[in-house]
Amino acid sequence: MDKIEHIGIAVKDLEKSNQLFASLFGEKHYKTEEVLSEGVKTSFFKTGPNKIELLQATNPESPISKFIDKKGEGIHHIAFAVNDILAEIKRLKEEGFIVLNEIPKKGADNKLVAFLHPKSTNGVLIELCQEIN
Ligand SMILES: CC[C@@H](C(=O)O)C(=O)SCCNC(=O)CCNC(=O)[C@H](O)C(C)(C)COP(=O)(O)OP(=O)(O)OC[C@H]1O[C@@H](n2cnc3c(N)ncnc32)[C@H](O)[C@@H]1OP(=O)(O)O
Ligand SMILES: [Co+2]
Repeated sequence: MDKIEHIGIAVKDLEKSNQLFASLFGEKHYKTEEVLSEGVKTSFFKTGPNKIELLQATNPESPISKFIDKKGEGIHHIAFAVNDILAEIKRLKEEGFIVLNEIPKKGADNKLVAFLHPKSTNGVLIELCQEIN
């Protein structure tokens, strides 16, 4: 597993949060993208070498809706860059982690993604991200 690729933050209102985080970072988001399979609209910010992903739910079944209903807005997941997502999934399964999708799916920002259940990672939802060439 490589560097932190992004930190995902669940928000109720993407437009308002875009303004809030632009004030915080002193720079606007550089892209927005809807990911239908996850029921989310996202926006991305750069802060130095780091990347922050804001996520707003687009339907009540979205993981972001459920998360906000239970825990409120806030840090939703930490994503790590990997070179070979299939090899990482295999390794992590063998280590006993619960992989939520063994077949990587298309995420935002040109990535293949897979998730580890927070039950198996001390309550933190982990995303693996492989750049699509
Ligand atoms: C934009 C695409 C992509 C990218 O490219 O970056 C993304 O980031 S998409 C992000 C949204 N997608 C996902 O989160 C997919 C993976 N998540 C899931 O499959 C589910 O959310 C889940 C983790 C399996 C939970 O789903 P479910 O069991 O249906 O929800 P519950 O509400 O019943 O929660 C069960 C249990 O888990 C706790 N939980 C849920 N989400 C989180 C979280 N993000 N961090 C920590 N804990 C979480 C929840 O509180 C429940 O705990 P208990 O109440 O103690 O049982
Ligand atoms: Co993410």
